[in-house]
Order: sequence, then structure tokens, then C-alpha cells
Amino acid sequence: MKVATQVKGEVMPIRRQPAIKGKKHAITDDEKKFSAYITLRKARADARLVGIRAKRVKDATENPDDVTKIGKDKKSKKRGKMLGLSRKPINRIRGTNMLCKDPVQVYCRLKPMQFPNDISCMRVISDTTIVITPPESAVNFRNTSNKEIQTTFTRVFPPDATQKEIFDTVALPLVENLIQGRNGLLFTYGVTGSGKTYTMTGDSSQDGIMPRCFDVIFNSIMNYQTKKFVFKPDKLNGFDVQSEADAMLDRQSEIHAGLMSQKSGKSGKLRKIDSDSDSNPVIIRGCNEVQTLTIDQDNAYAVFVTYVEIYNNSVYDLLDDDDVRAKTLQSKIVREDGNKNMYVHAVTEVEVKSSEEAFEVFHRGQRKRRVAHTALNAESSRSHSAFTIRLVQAPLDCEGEQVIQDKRVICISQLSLVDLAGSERTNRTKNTGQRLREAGNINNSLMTLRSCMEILRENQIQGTSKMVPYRDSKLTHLFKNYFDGEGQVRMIVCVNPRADDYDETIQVMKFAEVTQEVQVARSTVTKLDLGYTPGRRQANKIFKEARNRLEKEGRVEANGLEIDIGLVYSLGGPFPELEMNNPHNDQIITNLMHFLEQRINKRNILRADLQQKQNEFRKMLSSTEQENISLKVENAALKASNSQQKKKILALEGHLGKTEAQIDSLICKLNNANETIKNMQQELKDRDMALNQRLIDKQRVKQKYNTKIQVETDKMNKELEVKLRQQREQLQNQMKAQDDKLRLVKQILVDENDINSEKIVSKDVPPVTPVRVADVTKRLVPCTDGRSRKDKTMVSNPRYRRSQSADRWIDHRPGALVPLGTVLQPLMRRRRSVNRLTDPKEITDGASRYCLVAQEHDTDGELETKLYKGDILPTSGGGAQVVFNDMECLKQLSPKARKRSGAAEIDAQTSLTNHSLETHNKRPRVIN
Ligand SMILES: Nc1ncnc2c1ncn2[C@@H]1O[C@H](COP(=O)(O)OP(=O)(O)OP(=O)(O)O)[C@@H](O)[C@H]1O
Repeated sequence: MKVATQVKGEVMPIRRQPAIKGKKHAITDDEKKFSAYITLRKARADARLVGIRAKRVKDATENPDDVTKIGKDKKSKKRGKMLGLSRKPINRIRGTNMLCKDPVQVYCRLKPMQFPNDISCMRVISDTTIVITPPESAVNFRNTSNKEIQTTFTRVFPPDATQKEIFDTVALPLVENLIQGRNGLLFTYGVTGSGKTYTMTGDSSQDGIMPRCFDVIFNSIMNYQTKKFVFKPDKLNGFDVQSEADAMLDRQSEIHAGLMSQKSGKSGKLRKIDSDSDSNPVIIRGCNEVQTLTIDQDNAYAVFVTYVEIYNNSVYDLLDDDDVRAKTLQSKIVREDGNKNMYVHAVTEVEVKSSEEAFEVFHRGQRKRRVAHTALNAESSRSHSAFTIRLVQAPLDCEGEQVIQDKRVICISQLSLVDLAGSERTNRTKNTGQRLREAGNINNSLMTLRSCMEILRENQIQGTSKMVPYRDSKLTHLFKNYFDGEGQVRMIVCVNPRADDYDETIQVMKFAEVTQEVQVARSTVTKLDLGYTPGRRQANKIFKEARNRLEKEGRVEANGLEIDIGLVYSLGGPFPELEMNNPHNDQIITNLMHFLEQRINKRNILRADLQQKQNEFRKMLSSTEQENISLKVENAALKASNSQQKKKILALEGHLGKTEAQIDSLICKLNNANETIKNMQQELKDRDMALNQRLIDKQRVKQKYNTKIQVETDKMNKELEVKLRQQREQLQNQMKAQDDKLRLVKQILVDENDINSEKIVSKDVPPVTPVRVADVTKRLVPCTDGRSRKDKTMVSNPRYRRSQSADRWIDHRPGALVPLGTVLQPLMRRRRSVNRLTDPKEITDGASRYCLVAQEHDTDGELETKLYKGDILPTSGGGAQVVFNDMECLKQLSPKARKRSGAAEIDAQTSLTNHSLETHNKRPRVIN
């Protein structure tokens, strides 16, 4: 593991702007401070390292037995160089505790016997010890004089040990270390077919160590992962922190590339290639691990994996897609990075976000791994494989929002899971050709590993400084820094307890024994403290939730809310190294002074801040108190008004009850009234119907009677017409008779006139000229010839034959009449005079005759008095009708007019007579 910067326990509230990739930005004061701070801390760490190394020399002098601690330092002394400073250890800054070393922990797993007839040469006698009994078939059976060999391990897993048991005991602590920022190496070692791959990977029913590691890691960091490409490999075994925008661009280009490859059918091709080399069966996951480890929630995490194999002493990248296209894997070189860590140059490092994704990536590489059928294992690994999980973590900024955009604060830890190829004896595997060459390379690399362990152990135990031949094999070269530097190394020795494997198993046991004695420096992780508030991620989350809730409630103040996680009250980290080994070492005093100065400054700042906060708090408290008092007053007023309101409500409720009762009774009445109305309406309808029926009946009767009346009327009319015709005929006959008579009278008159013409001419007697012949007959003509009226022949008028004394007359004179001064008056003995006819009763009341008297001037200006006479006939409707049947005209002529008229007068008289006659012929007018 490497930590670029080690800053220990210091409070430094710095707000940093996120760096934008590819754009230079002005260095802020905060950044300057931060850089200066980092430099200072580095200097202090170096100083501390010097102190520690000085202490180590002192310890070694006091304890000469502790050769492991002093071995290197002795050599360095000989070289006359400064203690421990000639060669920088890996993770130099973090490796301050070089004195703490742990032996490589070696576990032993026994494979279950495959066949019941197989003879076992091993016994497990305790959790940590097995006893190996040499079988007769063993090569050195005689030499060993049948001695049992007892071997002790950190833990022995019997054949019935489960995969989970092994994971929990061996791998889980390494995963824990990984999350805490420490490196780890776990490898399986053993004879071919002893169960190394099974232990490391597992099979479809039983997950091995690797998938379980994924589960635990992702269970722990699942909600604290960065988005993809926020951390990006810098190709030098380190990582860059990208801004969110850059990371998003990378994500987009990845999606685009995926789409393009799908379009061009590359993926199909890839799958085909994969399936070509699908000699490994697809491993389906068994049940998942549910364990979760505690993590620092204020960090953001990302997991990267690499998968390489060492085949025939060459390193190949199993995740390299380009190689798949080329169909041949290109070997990679092993390099050392700036922190003396070994890494495979240009290896494909895949960022994975879930256990499934990681396992899928592993499986992708696994398909490319070289596996072959041998006499001892159907799927024998022909290469060493190293699957490396790198966990990158970096603290969040002070607001708990984003990862700090500074490469120096990144902490990278890695766990390498190495499945070594099994050692094998060619006489047993019967390998030839390529398999034989593979076996030779496998054995060589394992031999190198073994000799490295041996020399390391020797160096550590005996204090020698023999060169460890890491470079002799790619396997040891790649994992060099685990043994040479810091980290935890664990090995599982897989053993097949069959007697056939005895000779090789003994070699494995010897290697295990050596390895157990090798010490590896325990890495100490100093947590980077930038002075940000612990729990800021959680605080940020809670703050955002609260703000969202306010926004949902529509509160405007939510917009202006800014996250303020606040300042941590801490005076800083622990005191620097105070131990003085040299009286002239002023550096320690200078450091201490500087440290104290900073503390004092910090304390002053914190005091001022505290004071300010106290003041603010007091103010807030007093305003809250005031608010409280006013609220109390308000509360009391509200209570009073509340009780009043309650009373009102009670009264209103009572009123409401009464009103409701009234309403109920009214509704009841209304219903009754409605019922009555309905009944009455029904009755009305019935009556209407009856009335209508009656009207219809009446109408029918009326129609019937009308028809009858019409018939009767027609009948009567016809009868009347007949009668009328008869009367007319009668009348005409009478008229004829009268005409005859008149002619006779005329004749007589003419004769008389002739006789008296002379007398008449001599006397100037004003004549009274009858207007009509009828009148002439009626009036009393002056008896000029001396004869009495009785002597004269009377003008015949049949109407006057009626008994006129019996008639009752209505004498109707509508206007004022000019007095005539004549003696000629109509003969109406019984009469009633009226000016206006307003009431029909006036003519129905016993009267039988009607006479209308009217005056007018004729064309000569002479006054004419006309009497229209008629019979009053009662009508069937109770009224009366007047049938005019006579008209008399009384005309007064002046003498002049008479002269003027002369002969015309006679004509007029004649015409008047005619006219009178015609009048009688006229249809009578009826006045109702
Ligand atoms: N503990 C075990 N329980 C059940 N089966 C096991 C166990 N160990 C190994 N096996 C089985 O033994 C066979 C060989 O195991 P594996 O391939 O893991 O051996 P190996 O050590 O990896 O061999 P090589 O070095 O040749 O690759 C496999 O079929 C595996 O399932």
C-alpha cells in the first residue's frame, strides 16, 4: 500500500476548490497553506523516521538476540551510511513502524480422499499440527527410518473444513486490512491437484476465497463508492482524482465505445473467441457472503482489479481485450513504481462496482488462463495466476459532498490472491513436450520462491544480508515488496494426504516451514486527518434530506440553505518525537517549538471561535427567551379566546340541535303537504279528465243539436221561402189589381182635371203634394172640388187594413226634428217615443211596430221627413228584430219650387210612387 501523504492528527479546516482537469487554476491561499502543511508534515515524518531508526540501533545494542531487527542496520553501519536512510522502504511515509514484524502465516488444508481405497499418510493431531507418516512407497523410506514428521501451522484445516471456514480464518482479516488501507498477499501452494484452485476460486456449489472477498468488500463499501472514473489509473501504479465532469465524460465514452463495439459485432467476436478457449467450465456463484466490515464513512471508495498469469516465466494480462483480438497474449514487464512497489506495466485495471461485476471480470480472465489436462489433474493450472484487488479511497471534502481533488490524499491498498501452479514430478504426471516445459518452468519459479524464502529467513534470523534472488523469477519479482517491505502475507498449503503424494508433500511441508519463519513488516496506517468534521457524509445526507423536505413543503428558506458542517475542536495530532539521542539535535527542539506555536495559535483561534459562538448562543438564548415570553402571553390570550370560543360553540351546538329538530318537523310537514298536493293534483287531474269528457260530450250534443237546428232552419227557411213566394205571388196579384185600380183612378183624375182645369188655374191655392202615391191615398187632400172626403175614392193600401188601434208603436226620433207645422201626422195611437235605442227591451217590451223618423234635405234643398216603419218580431234568442216594410215621406214644397218643377213634379210623384212600391219589394232590413 502506498499513501502519498501522511498527515497525522492535525486539524486543518481547509476548503478546497475541486481541480478541473486540464485547466490551470490560480492557486488559492488555502492550497498554498495545504502544500506548506504537507511539506511540513513530510519533514516531520522524516525526522521521526530518523528518530525511530536511532531507537532501533539502541534497542539492538541492548538486545543482541533480536537479530531480525538489527540485521540490515548492521550492514548499513558497515557501509558507513546513515542508518536505514540509504534505501527507502516502500510506503516510506507510512512505514514508520519497521520494528513490528509478523511471520508469514501458513495454513494447511487437507484435501478429502478421492477414493476409499486411497491410503492417507497424514493425521491431524490438533488445530495446528499434522503428523506425516512416510509410506513404504516413499523414495527415502529406508533413510528416514520410518520416522513420523510432525508439522505445525498457524492452523490446520481437516479434509471436512468448509470453504467459509477457510475464508473466515484466512482471508477475512486480509480483507479487513485492505479496507483499513493495508496490503495483503494470500497464495495457495501445493502439489498439483491438491486443491489450490478449489480453495482460491471454489466451484459452482462452493465459493472459494476470491468471490467471498468480493462480497465482503462490496457489502462494506457499497453505499460509499465513487462514481466510475472518479479515480483513474495513472498508468504508473497510482491513481488520479478526476473531477465529476471528467469522470462523466469518461463514462460516456465508455458507453459509446460499448455501443460501437456492439454495432461492429466486436462483442460477438469476443464471445466467440472466449468460447473457443472455453476449456474452463463457467463458474456459477454459490451463496453470497453477507458479512460487512466497518469502514470510514467519510471516505469514498473504488475497487479496481487486475488479473495476470505467469506462464513460462512471462507475465500476461488476462484482462487485455486487445490481446484477445490478437489471439495471442503479449507478455508484460514488471516494474517498480516511485514508492518501490512492483507492478505489471500497462496491465488492464478494471474498475468494478459490484461483487458480480468483479466476479465476471475474474471469470473473463479465467477463461484465458492456461489450464491443461494432466495425469494428476483434469484441469491443471499451467501457470501462476495473480488476481489483485486494489481499493482506492480518499476523504470527502469538508462538506461531505465530493472527493477531495488531490492525488496526495488518496490511499491505495491491495490484496493479491495468487493461485500458484502445482509442483509436479514428471515421472508421475507423465508430461512431455509443452506440458513438460511448463512443468519445468513451474517448478523453477517455485524453487526460486523457496530459495527467496530461505535467504530471507536466513537474513532475518542470522542477520546476513544475502541478496534475495527475487529477480530470478517473475513470480518472486512481482511479489518482492510484500516480503521486502510491508504487508501481511498468508499462505495456504494445500495437501493431498494420499500416500502417493508423500514425497512431494514432504517438500511442500519443508517450504511451508521455511516460509513460516519469514517475517514481514506490519504496515501501520496513519489516518489522514485534514481536520474535517467526522461524520460529514452522514451530516450532508441528513442536511440534504431536511432541505428536500423543506422544499417539498414549499418553504422558501430551503433555497438559501447552505451546508455548514462546522469546525472540529481539536488542538491537533500527537506531539512530535521528543526523544533526544544527541545533545546537538536541535531539530527536535525546533520541531517541538514549531508544533507548540501552532498549538497556541490553534488554541487562540479556537478560543476566539468559542467566544464568538458563546456570544451568538447567548444572543440566541435571550431572543429565544423573549420569544418564549411573548409566546406565553400569546398562548394565555389564545387560551382565553379558546374557552370563549368553546362556550360559543356549545351554545351554537344547542341552537343547532333545536334548529335541526325544527327542520326535521318542518321536513315532516313538508312531506305531508307534498303528499296532500300530490293527492290533490291527482284529484284535479281526474276532475279535469271528467270535465273534459263532459265538455266533449257537450260538444257532441251541441254538434248534434246544431245539425238538427241547421236542418230545422233549412227546413223553415225553405217553408218561409215557399210562403214568401206565395205571399209575393199574392202580393204581385194584389199589386196588379191595385195597378189596375190606380190606372182607373188615374183615368178618373185625368178626366176631373180636364173638367176643372180652368178653376185650378185661376185660384192660387198652395198645393200639398203627396210624396208618394200611397201618401196621397192617406192624406186628406183639400177638397177643392167641394166634395167630401168620403165621396172620394180612397187610395188603397193593404197595410192599413190592419187594426191600427191594437198596435203599440216605438216612435224613434234620433235627432231634434224641424217642426213642420203640418196637420199631417202619422197615426200611432199607442206609442212610446224614444231618442235612442240602447236596450233591446225597449223594443221587445210589448211593442209590435217600430217607426224611425228622419229629416233631410233633398237635392232642391226642400225639407223631407221620412218615416221608416216596420214590424217588431221577437227572436228565438229573447231579442227582437224589426222588419221594415213601409216608408212614408212627407215633403213640403215652396210655391216657387212647384212652379219651377211643373210637369216634372208629376213624374216625381210617379217615380216616388214607383219607388214606394219598390220599397215594399225590397228585402226587409232587420235590426236586432
Ligand atoms: N477440499 C476439497 N474438497 C473437495 N474437492 C476438492 C478439494 N480440493 C480439491 N478438490 C478437487 O480436486 C480437484 C483438483 O483440484 P484443483 O484443481 O483445485 O487442484 P490444484 O491444486 O489447483 O491443481 P493444479 O496445481 O494442477 O492446478 C478438483 O476437481 C477439485 O474440485
